[in-house]
Amino acid sequence: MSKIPVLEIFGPTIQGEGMVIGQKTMFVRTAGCDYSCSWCDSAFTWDGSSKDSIRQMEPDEIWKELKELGGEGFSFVTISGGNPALLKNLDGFISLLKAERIKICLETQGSRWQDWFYEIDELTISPKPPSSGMKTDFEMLDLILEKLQKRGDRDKQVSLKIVIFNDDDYEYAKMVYQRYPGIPFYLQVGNDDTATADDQDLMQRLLGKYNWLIEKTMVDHDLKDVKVLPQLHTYIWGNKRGV
Ligand SMILES: C[S@@+](CC[C@H](N)C(=O)[O-])C[C@H]1O[C@@H](n2cnc3c(N)ncnc32)[C@H](O)[C@@H]1O
Ligand SMILES: Nc1nc2[nH]cc(C(=O)O)c2c(=O)[nH]1
Ligand code: SF4
Ligand SMILES: [Mg+2]
Repeated sequence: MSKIPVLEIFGPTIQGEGMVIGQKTMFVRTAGCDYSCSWCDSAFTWDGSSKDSIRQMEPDEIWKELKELGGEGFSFVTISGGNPALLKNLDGFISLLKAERIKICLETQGSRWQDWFYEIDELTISPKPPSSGMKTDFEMLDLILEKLQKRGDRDKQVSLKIVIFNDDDYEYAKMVYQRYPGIPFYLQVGNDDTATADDQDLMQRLLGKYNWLIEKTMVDHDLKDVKVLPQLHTYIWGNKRGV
């Protein structure tokens, strides 16, 4: 028995962030995080507020639910959290997805290594800038990126994605960019109001922040090979959960 703590299974929807933005995908969100970012838009995975909704599930139970929701209509599954990299036993679920010929995306912050990282098709590592209140373990991040770069599997991608709320975050992102040359690099607009239900107001604010981040990056000669992205799903569904 190798049960996984699951908080949400949803989709199909679009991947709203990062290197495969727009990709049709199912989502599996695991419970638990070793961080507690001040602005976490998924704090319910670790702050105890949804602990009664956590389900301990076997890989085949998760797969069954994905098929019930998505039928034959998907080929991508994104695993997020919380921090799915806390779960050593996620390897069983990953093997199942591979056997079903599903491409696997995974979101993690780069604080833990798991050997099953080698099996992930699109691995997004999202180190946390100062505004999060977290401190990056650069030794761990070095180790993770070194291992992944050494594997040399051209079918598998890894990228860095940094959420930006202010100038300090931007400087942090530059430092990370310079430390890991050659890794596809993304800047993402930070959502500083993850509670509002006023989608129109949120979209206006986020567009303003996107504009700010674009203008800043475009005149910056240090950040050359970089992609600047919004969280696309927030433009469509605001702060709604399970989309
Ligand atoms: C909820 S986290 C889960 C995966 C993992 N714990 C991580 O942080 O990478 C998924 C992505 O959402 C981003 N994120 C969380 N809160 C956000 C916010 N308020 N605005 C923009 N992005 C946010 C994180 O930086 C991460 O890239
Ligand atoms: N549509 C959609 N795209 C996403 N990309 C990353 C997400 C996450 O919470 O990890 C996320 C999410 O929650 N929904
Ligand atoms: S690392 Fe990810 S899930 Fe954990 S608190 Fe930060 S944004 Fe939220
Ligand atoms: Mg999210």
